[in-house]
Amino acid sequence: MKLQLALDLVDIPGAIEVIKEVQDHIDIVEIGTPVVINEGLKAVKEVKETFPDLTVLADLKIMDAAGYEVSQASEAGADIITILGVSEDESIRGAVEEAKKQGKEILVDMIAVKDIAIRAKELDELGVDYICVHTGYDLQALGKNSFEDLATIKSVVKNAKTAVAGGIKSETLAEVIEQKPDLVIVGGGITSQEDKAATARQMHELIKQG
Ligand SMILES: O=C(CO)[C@H](O)[C@H](O)COP(=O)(O)O
Repeated sequence: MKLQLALDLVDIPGAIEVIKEVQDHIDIVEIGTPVVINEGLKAVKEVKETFPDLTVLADLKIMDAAGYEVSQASEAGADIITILGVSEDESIRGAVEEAKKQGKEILVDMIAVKDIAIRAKELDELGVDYICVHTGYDLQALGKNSFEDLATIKSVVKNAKTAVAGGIKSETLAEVIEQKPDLVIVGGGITSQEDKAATARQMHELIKQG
């Protein structure tokens, strides 16, 4: 089980500053969608150049022109690139094909997918690397989480790694770990803390033990 830190509400210098604090306690750093929208793939490039040994995920949430988008993110230095599970199968195939060519991985974000079980099974057969259940900020605000959806994908996915994201905090981490996803994604649960390094270290320890 691995820990991914999601950076959403920072600019490039802000991202670099946070990563410096927590780099010893995370496995993957995510350049979040708002950062990519605000700063472009330059954010991915600068983070990868500054931390060449860290696995960098570009949360592009691709929906179309997937092969092209994956090639651009790969060129910028991303190791893992995200696509939306609601995308056409043709887009998923394009993303997987290009990622394989570049030696990168594809994480599918299941946000807004209505039938998680059916779509997860289809995506697994399309050869994606990770399938991630995700409660985005707009549904987190209504008190929702993805813990049941994680159980659903764990029961149908045979090949891909499983991941979970959306509002995970120190208090809810044990519940997540119990289900043994391959990847736990935490944003605000670390970045909103005064002592980010200590929080990341504690979470990482529990995840490594889990
Ligand atoms: O992809 C995202 C929002 O669309 C976030 O990166 C993801 O939800 C993790 O952040 P948090 O733990 O703060 O919810």
